[in-house]
Parts: sequence; C-alpha cells; structure tokens
Amino acid sequence: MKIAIIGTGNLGSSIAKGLVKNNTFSSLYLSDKNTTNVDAYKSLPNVVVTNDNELAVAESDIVIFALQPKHINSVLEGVSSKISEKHVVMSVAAGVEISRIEGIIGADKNIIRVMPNTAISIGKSMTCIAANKAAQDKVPMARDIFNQLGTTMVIPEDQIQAATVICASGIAFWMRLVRATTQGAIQLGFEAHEAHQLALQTCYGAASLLKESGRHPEEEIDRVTTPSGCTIEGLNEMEHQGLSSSLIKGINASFEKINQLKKN
Ligand SMILES: NC(=O)C1=CN([C@@H]2O[C@H](COP(=O)(O)OP(=O)(O)OC[C@H]3O[C@@H](n4cnc5c(N)ncnc54)[C@H](OP(=O)(O)O)[C@@H]3O)[C@@H](O)[C@H]2O)C=CC1
Ligand SMILES: O=C(O)[C@@H]1CCC=N1
Repeated sequence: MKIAIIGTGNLGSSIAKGLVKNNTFSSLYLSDKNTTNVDAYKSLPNVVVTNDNELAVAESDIVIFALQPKHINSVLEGVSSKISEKHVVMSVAAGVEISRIEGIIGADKNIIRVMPNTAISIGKSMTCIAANKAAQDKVPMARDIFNQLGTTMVIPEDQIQAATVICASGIAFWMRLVRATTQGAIQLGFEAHEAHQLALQTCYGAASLLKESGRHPEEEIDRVTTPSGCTIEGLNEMEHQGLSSSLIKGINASFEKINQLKKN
C-alpha cells in the first residue's frame, strides 16, 4: 500500500508512528509545512518526509488528510488536480463533512471519513469509519489498515460527530479521570509517581475486566461494593457530587461544540 499523510501534527504523527511500527506500507509519504514531528522517520526505508503535498499525493494511493478544519479546504484545493479515481482520500478532520470534501475534489472520488484517537500511535485506537457512495467498496481496505492500529467500527456519517466526542475527545476525558485519581492518592499519602502507577494500573485492570469478561460495569461494581463498606460510601458520595452527571453533561457540551465547528 502506498500511503501519504498530509499534516503531521498531533494526530498525523500518531498515525505515522502506528504505521511505521507495523511497517505494512510499500511507501509512506509524510508531508507538512513543518516536518519536525516526523523528521526521525527520514532515514527509514520507503519513508519520504517532505513539504510537497502534491508530490505526496501523486506518489500514493491512499492519502490521509490530518489537518485542522480551517486548513482542509485550501490544502485539498491545492492537490485536487492530482487526485484521481485510483486514490482513496481519508480525512480525520473533526467536523468536516464528506459533502464538503466532495465539493472540492468531486463526488466521484473515493472519500472516507476516519475518526481515530491518539492511542493510534500505540496500536490501541478506537477508530470510526464512514465512506461516501463511491468508496463503499474501499471500506474493508480502510478497516484492514486501521484494525492494525486498534479496533474499527463502521458507522453512518451522521454519527461521526458523536463518535469524535466519545472516542477522540474521550482520550482526554479518561486522562483527566486518571489524573484526578492520582491527586486523590497523593492526598492519601502516596508519592506522586506511586499514585500515578496505582491509578494507571487500576484503570487498565478495570478496562481489561470489562473487555475480557464481557460483563456490564454495574456487575463489576457489585463485586467490589461490600455492604456498608468503603467503596459504596465513596461511590455514592461521588454520585451526590455529580460524577455521572458531569461526565454526561461534558459529553453533551463537546457534542454541541463539534456541531458548531461543522458550520465553520
Ligand atoms: N488530536 C486528536 O486527538 C484528534 C484530532 N482530530 C482531528 O485531526 C485534525 C488534526 O488535528 P491535530 O493533529 O491535533 O492538528 P495539528 O495542528 O497538530 O496538525 C495539523 C498539521 O497540519 C499542518 N498543516 C497546516 N497547513 C498545512 C499545509 N498547507 N500543508 C501541510 N501541512 C499543513 C499543520 O502545520 P502548522 O501547525 O504549521 O499549521 C500541523 O502540523 C483536526 O481536524 C482534528 O480535529 C481527530 C481525532 C483526534
Ligand atoms: O478537540 C478537538 O476539537 C479535536 C477533535 C477531537 C479531538 N480533538
């Protein structure tokens, strides 16, 4: 597979890192105005780091646009003459609808909207995928690529905004929960590095329990909450303070915001 990534910022460089780790491409072009994030890959075989977006598109079959929404139009316009029916154009830009991309490069082109998260750099992304009409037969290929970098789910395009909040912003939400747990542990007397390790491994264990057992979170909670014990005491206090409510409200605030971004 001849792959290009246009825009090697936070997400583009995370995708590059995951692809390099798996080494499943025949060539990989990494293009950005400033290539600092990916300069380390210059010396790898079959990897080209460049400032030339047109070259990257011309030399590739799959082109992943990892740009801020404000840059996507001008960059697509700049390379549009190089995009043919052989290309599969993938965009990770939050809030940028397929119809906007079709308006620039044409509805006859293969366009796939992909929403990974930054865990893609370690092969643990939850990646949601939606394709335009022309690219329906390219969906299995897109899944093959992103399944190597985590797990994929194909969803209707009108759910991509919601998936962005849960899965892409979700990384930040979970990080904050880990950080808050660490702060609690420090208050209980642990050194910061110990507190971090305790919080992290417990979070990992909780997620692994759900993944491996297939059980509902409440079932796992019931196993921990000794009657009149300390867990239910803490859990109920957290709920009185609005833990579930603030998470749900935060998710809704993010969703409102992403729906405004769409209009820009
Ligand atoms: N961060 C995340 O976790 C996630 C982000 N997204 C989405 O992915 C997209 C990218 O986000 P993120 O990686 O954080 O953004 P960044 O700003 O970190 O990366 C975008 C990169 O594109 C570069 N760029 C701008 N103009 C051009 C151009 N003309 N040619 C080549 N490169 C250019 C930017 O350079 P410069 O900085 O110099 O402008 C920058 O390096 C966004 O749309 C975001 O919504 C989606 C899921 C998760
Ligand atoms: O915060 C943002 O707007 C982008 C989209 C999801 C993750 N980062």
